[in-house]
Order: sequence, then structure tokens, then C-alpha cells
Amino acid sequence: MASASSSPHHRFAILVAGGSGSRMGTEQPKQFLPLLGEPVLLHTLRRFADAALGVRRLIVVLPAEQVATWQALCAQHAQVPPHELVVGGATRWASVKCGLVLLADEAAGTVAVHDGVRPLTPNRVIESTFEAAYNHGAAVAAVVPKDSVRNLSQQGSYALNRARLRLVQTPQCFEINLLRRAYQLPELSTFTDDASVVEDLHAIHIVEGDYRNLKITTPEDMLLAEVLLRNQQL
Ligand SMILES: Nc1ccn([C@@H]2O[C@H](COP(=O)(O)OP(=O)(O)OP(=O)(O)O)[C@@H](O)[C@H]2O)c(=O)n1
Ligand SMILES: C[C@](O)(CO)[C@H](O)COP(=O)(O)O
Repeated sequence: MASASSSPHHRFAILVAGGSGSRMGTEQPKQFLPLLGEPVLLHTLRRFADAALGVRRLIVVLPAEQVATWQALCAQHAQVPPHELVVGGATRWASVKCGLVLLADEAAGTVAVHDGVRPLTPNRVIESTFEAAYNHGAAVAAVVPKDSVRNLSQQGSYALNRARLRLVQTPQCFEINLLRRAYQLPELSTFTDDASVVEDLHAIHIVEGDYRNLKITTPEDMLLAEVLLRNQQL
């Protein structure tokens, strides 16, 4: 049943934290590792709970076997923002789909999908991605590559024009019914993010991301995140 009170102005967020963190190589999945004394995922949750953003519902997607871990961590820390929990799936795509199930009663609004392991996203990036999705239907944060880029070919490799390339981050924000329709289509192996799921249905608007908005993936990212958190006003 669709909620009678839903409005196009309403904002929702799905924080996907259902992965195992194989590239990090730690026993505990990276979303629960301590970063300046608080779990990575709690930092991410706090970013989206910022009252100025006006996010009405925060959905956190977790691996089934880590729900108790997260609940224990929440009990150990003060002022954990209110959020709803759902168990994810075998891939990021499946986890987003699980998050969307909790929003099934929302008839209208904009939903942000964000990696639970991006704890440094500046408020400006979240706000501008929500705003662009409200105006254009679909928007993702992205940055210009800093390095030169080469494409591998049968003959070796060739240079790409990096001015025409973007490195895509999250949040990725969508009109909620568009995102729902896209996630009803079958999963493809080419899906690496939500924009790749939606793009056959709707053009993707690109918003200026931020180089500090790193995705914690491998061990050195934890060191970088710590330094950035200590020194930056996000
Ligand atoms: N089945 C999955 C896989 C990934 N994710 C989430 O999607 C985000 C981006 O994925 P990635 O960095 O690849 O995380 P992992 O899959 O955990 O890492 P790895 O690929 O190294 O195993 C993470 O917040 C991760 O928890 C998820 O919710 N459900
Ligand atoms: C969604 C994402 O963070 C955008 O850059 C990225 O595609 C996730 O990729 P991963 O291989 O699952 O880390």
C-alpha cells in the first residue's frame, strides 16, 4: 500500500553495507572497522542523518550474519541516528533491491543510494545530488580522473581523453519510481552501480563529486580516511 503522505519533496537514503570486504582482507568486514573510534558505517550514517539534508528514512542494508555485530556496535556508541535495518543479497545490486523493499509504501520522493563504506562524503555533495535528481530524475556524483588513462587493446593500449571521463562515486540519487522500475529488470554482470542499472530507462545527470569522498576498499584507504577525517571540515 502506497503511503498517502508521500511527497516528491521527500528524501530517503539506502546505505548499502551488505558486502564482505574481500579486497580489504580483514576478518571483520570493512564497514565495521573502527575509524577514529567509530565504525566506518556509523560515520556514513551520521553524514546522511545531518538534519539540514532532511532525509526522512535511512535504510541500512547488512549481511545476514552481521546484523548482531552492527546492533552490538550501535549499543556501544552514543547518539546513533535512527535507521531501519534490512538484510542484503549476494551482490550490491541485490542489496539495493532489498533496501528498496522497505520503501515499497513510499509513492513519491527521491532516494539516494550510497555505499556504507564512503564515510567522508561532504554535505554539499549529498545535497547537490539530491537536488539534481529532484530536477532531472537521476543524478550521480563524479570527479575528473587525476591520472592519465589508457584503454587496453589487442595491439597493446591507447590513450583516452580524460577530459571526457568521470570517476563515479556515490551518492547516486533517483526519483523513487524510476529506481524501482530499473531494479525490476534482470541483473546484468555489467552493473557496477545504480547509474548502470537506470541508464537504459533515463539519462544520468552528473554532479560534481569530491576527491575526499573515497570508497574504503583496500587497507591504505583506512589510513587516508583517518587523515582526512582528522583534518577536514566536510
Ligand atoms: N552483496 C553486497 C556487496 C556489496 N555491498 C556494498 O556495496 C558497497 C560497495 O561495494 P564494495 O566496496 O565492493 O564492497 P565489498 O563487496 O564489501 O568489497 P569487496 O568487493 O572487496 O569484497 C559497500 O558498501 C558494500 O558493503 C552490498 O551492500 N552488498
Ligand atoms: C558504486 C560505486 O562505488 C561507484 O563508484 C562502485 O561502482 C562500487 O564498485 P565495487 O566494485 O562494488 O566496489
